[in-house]
Amino acid sequence: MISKLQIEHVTHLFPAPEGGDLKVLEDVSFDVGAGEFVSIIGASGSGKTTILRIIDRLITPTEGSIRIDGELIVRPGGKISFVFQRDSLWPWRTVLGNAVYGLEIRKVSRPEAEERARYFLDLVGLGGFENYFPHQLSGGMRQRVNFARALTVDPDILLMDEPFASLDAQTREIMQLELLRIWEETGKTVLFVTHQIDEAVFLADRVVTLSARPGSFPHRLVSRRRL
Ligand SMILES: Nc1ncnc2c1ncn2[C@@H]1O[C@H](COP(=O)(O)OP(=O)(O)OP(=O)(O)O)[C@@H](O)[C@H]1O
Repeated sequence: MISKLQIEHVTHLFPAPEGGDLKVLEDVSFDVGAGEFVSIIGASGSGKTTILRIIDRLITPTEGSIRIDGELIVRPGGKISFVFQRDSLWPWRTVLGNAVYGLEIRKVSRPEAEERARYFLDLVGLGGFENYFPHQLSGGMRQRVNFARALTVDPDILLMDEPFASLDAQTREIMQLELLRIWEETGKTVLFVTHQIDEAVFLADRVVTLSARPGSFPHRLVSRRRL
């Protein structure tokens, strides 16, 4: 397996409100192969979101390092897109306006940005909804826009933090299947955080379990999905 992403001996402490430090992660190391779909499961508070934020360099770890394609990552952006637990769309922008955002900040010309955004909106099943505003969409549709926005910048790695947690069971199932279809079509490397073991096992090539805080990886539950 060629490593796309390497998490090496990551330990993280946050300052605790009552003083001192809270150790959230302890010596976490794992690799994710190119094109692999890996799920992370773990109890609430075990540091799942923190590890994604460290990988995206929204947080600098107290110790340890992150490599992509063997290169040390020291600042955010570049090859990674983050899909958050709750949709983070701007209410005053249309679906298309939201989907082009990542390209806008990368200074891609408007016509090219719109063309790419339309392509990914189609891919997530939202062709025809470009001019809708977020409040005119269902929760599942808003998460699709979120997902399209993450894909438009053509990331190598998608970090997904419980992206379907707020959806009802039926929409969640549909979105899981859509995610697998899109993953198979695009070949992205996916790191997917969830509370739910069944979701993790269904989606992923491999599932890693994070122990209760401080999160570490004592067990490695391996699931070989591919139905
Ligand atoms: N900015 C911060 N400052 C201080 N403590 C923080 C900060 N962010 C997270 N924490 C603490 O770190 C621990 C892990 O948080 P994190 O959000 O990574 O957990 P999680 O496994 O994603 O939880 P959940 O499944 O509930 O979303 C928690 O105890 C939380 O209170």
